[in-house]
Amino acid sequence: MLEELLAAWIGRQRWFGGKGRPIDRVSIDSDATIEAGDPGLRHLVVSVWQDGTRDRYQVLLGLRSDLPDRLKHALIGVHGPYAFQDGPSRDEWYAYDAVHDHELTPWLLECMGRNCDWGTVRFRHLPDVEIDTSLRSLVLGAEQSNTSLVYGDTYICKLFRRLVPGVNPELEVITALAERHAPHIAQPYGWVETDLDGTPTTLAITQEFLSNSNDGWDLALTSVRDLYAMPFEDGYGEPAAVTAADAGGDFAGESFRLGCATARVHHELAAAFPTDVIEIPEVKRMAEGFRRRLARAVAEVPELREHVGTIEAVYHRVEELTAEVPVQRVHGDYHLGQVMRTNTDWVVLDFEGEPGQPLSERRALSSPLRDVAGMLRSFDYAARHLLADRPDAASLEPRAEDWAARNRAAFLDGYVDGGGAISPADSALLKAFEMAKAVYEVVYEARNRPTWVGIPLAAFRRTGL
Ligand SMILES: Nc1ncnc2c1ncn2[C@@H]1O[C@H](COP(=O)(O)OP(=O)(O)O)[C@@H](O)[C@H]1O
Ligand SMILES: O=P(O)(O)O[C@H]1O[C@H](CO)[C@@H](O[C@H]2O[C@H](CO)[C@@H](O)[C@H](O)[C@H]2O)[C@H](O)[C@H]1O
Repeated sequence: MLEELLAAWIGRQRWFGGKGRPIDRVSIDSDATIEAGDPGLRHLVVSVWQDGTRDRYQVLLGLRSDLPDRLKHALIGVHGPYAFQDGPSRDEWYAYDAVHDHELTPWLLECMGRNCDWGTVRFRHLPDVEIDTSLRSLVLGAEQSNTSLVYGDTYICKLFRRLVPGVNPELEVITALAERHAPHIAQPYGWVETDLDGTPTTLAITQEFLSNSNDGWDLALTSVRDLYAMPFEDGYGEPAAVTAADAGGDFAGESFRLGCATARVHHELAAAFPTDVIEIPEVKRMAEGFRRRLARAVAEVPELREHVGTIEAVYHRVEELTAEVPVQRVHGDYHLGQVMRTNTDWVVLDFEGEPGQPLSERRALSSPLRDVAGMLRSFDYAARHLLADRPDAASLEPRAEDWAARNRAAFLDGYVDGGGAISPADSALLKAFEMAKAVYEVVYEARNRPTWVGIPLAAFRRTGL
């Protein structure tokens, strides 16, 4: 039975979120035929039942009477008799993960281009865009919780694997910004949706693929690497006073431009979506929210406990704020891995908010300082990540400090230059957001990359982060 094949296969997939817990069963919630042929393509929404819990995933199911070698790695299993409506019928089909089949994946573009409805699955394109359906796809190497297909060097189609009911904030934001012809975003082309529990739910988004570009994290690390490679002595055997400004790969110009781009994106978000202000009594209550998250984090990662005093002191200053706080839609999980440097510009990706948070929280209005704080933390990460495992880490510490300080300052200068508002009165809130982000990172690293947990933890040991 197909359900049994899926149950044996899904637990081994990189994007499967319930690893480590046995799968009791898989059931098929919806099954839409997109192409009735050989190869054939079906879209499935499946429920995975584990220990009384249920999670939903989407699967693009390919069916072939004969499976070529290039698709063997994608095999789900041998499917019994199946007859496509108005299509081929066979006693035995090879069922496989169709994202890897470049003969089938053009159907996704084709259907978006034609605004098709197949069963409960709706394919849509944005008004005034032409979709080139002739391009061949490849699955992007860095497959994580989603699967991204790159078509030629033109489109990237991100398929959300684990489904939660609701419109994905990324789709909501980039379509609204594209409508305004906002700069610094990747042009959206189309999307796929269905209804889950009666709620329109995003299944996939297709947008411009930024070819010939690098993400900010890789670029920043190149700069840090260059700084750390500079000799400790000058040509006369004297200690060399190396600063981040001297490094050939100085990043401060890019950090400044990234700050400008960030301010511009915030400006566009404020124009495209409603804005509000948090009045003073509510501002005081923001500290309670920070504290609740801290308490949950300490319960999960006990190493945080020794830093609670430092963190609380920063949160306490939020209670003393005397000005209301403007709020708007923000990125929500802003860091160097979410920005790409193209030949001409910085582009911001992934307006999805923090993974793992409920949709309502990811869409909630917040202070743009939260994004600013996220990026400031990222400069700290970039500087410190390369210190791990180095025997000379202690002697490089001043360079790390200097690199982070230089790029953080350049980013802030760029943000203000680009029209972003940061007043001296904002410093307490900015620090609190930085603390809150570092607390989030400790939990994120403890769960996902335990060897990295020292990076955010070290932030609490330095005064003022
Ligand atoms: N529009 C795009 N153009 C080029 N590369 C992209 C684009 N969108 C994403 N990527 C690449 O895919 C990586 C992961 O994308 P992302 O959407 O941020 O996935 P995740 O949500 O899993 O972090 C990015 O770091 C980037 O390298
Ligand atoms: O990109 P995602 O939406 O999946 O964000 C999550 O993963 C990020 C790591 O990939 C994590 O970011 C943290 O590590 C980055 C370096 O890998 C660093 O640049 C960020 O500053 C740091 O927060 C992010 O927090 C998490 O939500």
